[in-house]
Formats: sequence, structure tokens, C-alpha cells
Amino acid sequence: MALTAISPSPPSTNNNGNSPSVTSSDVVDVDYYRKGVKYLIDNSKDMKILPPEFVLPLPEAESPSLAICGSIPVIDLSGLNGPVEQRLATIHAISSACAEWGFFRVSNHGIKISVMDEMLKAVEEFFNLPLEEKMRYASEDVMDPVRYGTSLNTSRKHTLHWRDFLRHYGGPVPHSYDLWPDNPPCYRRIAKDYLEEVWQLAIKIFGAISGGLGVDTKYIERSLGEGTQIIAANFYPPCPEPNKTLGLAAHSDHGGLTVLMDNGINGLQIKHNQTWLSVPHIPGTFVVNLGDYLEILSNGRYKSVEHRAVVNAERTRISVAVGHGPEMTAIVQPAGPLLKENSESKYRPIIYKEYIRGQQSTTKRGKSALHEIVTSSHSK
Ligand SMILES: O=C(O)CCC(=O)C(=O)O
Ligand SMILES: [Fe+2]
Repeated sequence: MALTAISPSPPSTNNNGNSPSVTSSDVVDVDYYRKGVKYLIDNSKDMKILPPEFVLPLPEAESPSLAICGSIPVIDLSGLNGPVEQRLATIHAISSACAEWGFFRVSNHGIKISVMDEMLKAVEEFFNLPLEEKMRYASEDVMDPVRYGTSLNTSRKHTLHWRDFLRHYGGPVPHSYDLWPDNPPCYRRIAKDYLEEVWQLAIKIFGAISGGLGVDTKYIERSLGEGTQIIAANFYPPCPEPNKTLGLAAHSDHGGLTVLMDNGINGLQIKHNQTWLSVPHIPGTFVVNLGDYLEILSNGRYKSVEHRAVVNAERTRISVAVGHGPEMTAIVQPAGPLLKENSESKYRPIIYKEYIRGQQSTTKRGKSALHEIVTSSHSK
């Protein structure tokens, strides 16, 4: 078993396995970190210095504190149910937000605040469970249907990140329902209801995006086949030196659309025109962002956007991100109707499952997985 000397250290478990202690010269089993950052911080309450494993080599310009406050477009989705002009104006607003930002907020989305709050509470209860309960779902295999984990993955080849996560599939056909956490006891019911509502919301937005792309409004929905829905519930506890690390490094999401909410603590940043913008919380709204699947499907007309999560010293941040993409066996490629005469596909076709595996396993973040499939005539 690999051991590493670290200073200052996370706590080592004492002989009776109970209250761990903190010393500056501990030799700690690297598996310690697999237990998560919540466990680490809960067991070293007076931690003042970030363990070096979490210190990221961030260039000055990428420093979390340098982000400027930004405001992404807010789109009132009730317009999609209104008279034709209002519907067209809403589709136009979504289409512009997709082309210019890749990120927008939606208000009047039809999901009750009580449903959002209940989901956040269930997630919080999960992360507050004793470690053994969470470790029942611990997995390093990015394709496992249910995973509790920490950082991106805990491969020692790269620096750790200050987050714990629970990921699992949802979807119109939640094949893995019986594998979802059964503790807290309400989790499965609440997550199922939440994920069903969010799926419907994503389909509504996919319809508007199809309209904006000039293809039939069911085009993207049909392209999903049975579809894949993946929830990532992220838990970012207070961090002793938040400016030296990240909760989640810069990445784009692999799916078509991600629908995200958080517990009101700011932390999401997006890269817009090469500048990091922090995206302030607006109660009752969702953040929606385009992922790589839509960049590919639109043949680059819309771009998936890099984003990251920063952490803070005072408050725990929880976010619930739900990605919506095609079924795992779908071939991901630009939409036929968008490939006009003389316009070539900018991306090599790839099976969605292989795309996810590559993207989730890479230690290079950003949009490196997408760059891998750009055809040579379009690569820079
Ligand atoms: O915590 C956040 O705001 C971002 C989460 C995220 O980007 C993800 O889970 O893919
Ligand atoms: Fe993301």
C-alpha cells in the first residue's frame, strides 16, 4: 500500500480507530484521501494550511479570487407557453444565449422551489452520513452506475480537488434505481421525482434549441434515443486556503445540457471571452449550460463552455448538476440537416459511452476530450 509523507498532514487514525489526531510529521496512507474532504476537515477542525496534495499549480491569471462578477442571461421560460410571438422571442433569446454564452439561467421553469429545496436537503443528508455509509458507494470506475468519491478521481497522478461527490444515473428509464443510496431513506423517492422533473425541463429547452437551430423541434429529443441522465451532487466544505485550490477544475460537460442548482453559496465560475466570471446565485432559478454533445451536434455553432467551482473558507457549498445526453450507444456527430453542402463535419463520430469514458478518465481537463475528436482540417 502506498504511503506518503505529508506536512502539514491530514489526520492519521489512532490505534483504536476513533478520533484521529493531527501532527505535522504523519506518514499517511494515501487511501486516506479517498474518504473525502469532508472527512478530512471534520477530523482536523483547526486545519489552517491546505495539505500540499490539494495545492493546484494555477497561473496567476487563473487565480479563483481574480474572477469578476458576471451576469449570464436570465430567460423566462414561461414565454415558451405563450402566444406565438412570445414563444419565438423566447426561442430567439435561448438561441442567442447558446451562441454567445453557452450558459444561461432559467426562471419560471415550472419546477417548484419546494422540490428543489427537498433535493438539496436530501443531498446534504447523504453527505452528512457517517463515512461507512458513503463508502458503500465508493468507486474509482467512472462508468459505475452509482459512485461516491472525492476530487475528480483519486488517482495520485494529479493534484486533488476540494470536493466530494455522489454521481449516479437517472433518466426516463432509471435502470439503476435500486442501486441508488437507500440512506437517507427519503433519498430515492426525492431524487426520482427531482430527476423526472429536470428531465422534462431539459426536453423543453432542447425543443427550443432545436427550433433555434432551424431543425424540427423534436430533432434533439429524437437524437437522444432513450437518453442518459447523470446527476453529480457536489459537496465543497470550507477550505483553509481557498485561493490555492479548486472544488472542480475547469472542464466542459460531456452531455447536451446540464441543469444546475446550488444551496445559495457562490462558487460557480465560467470562462467567457477568456475571462473567469463568477456567476452569482439567483434564488429559484437554474443555471443551464451547453455540453460537448450540443457543440458536436450543432457542428460547432454552439460551444460548450469551460466552467469550474471555487471554494471558500467559511461555508459549505452544495451543488446538484444534472447532465442530459444521448443513450450510451449513440453515435455522436453533427446533425445531418446542419451539414449544408460544402460544410464538412468538424468532429469525428464517436460512441457517446467512449466519449464519456475518455473525458472522465483524463487528467487533462478543460476541453481536451473534445479537441481529441476535432477533424484535422479544423484543428488549430
Ligand atoms: O458546483 C458547480 O457549480 C459546478 C459543478 C459542475 O460543473 C459539474 O458537476 O459538472
Ligand atoms: Fe460541469
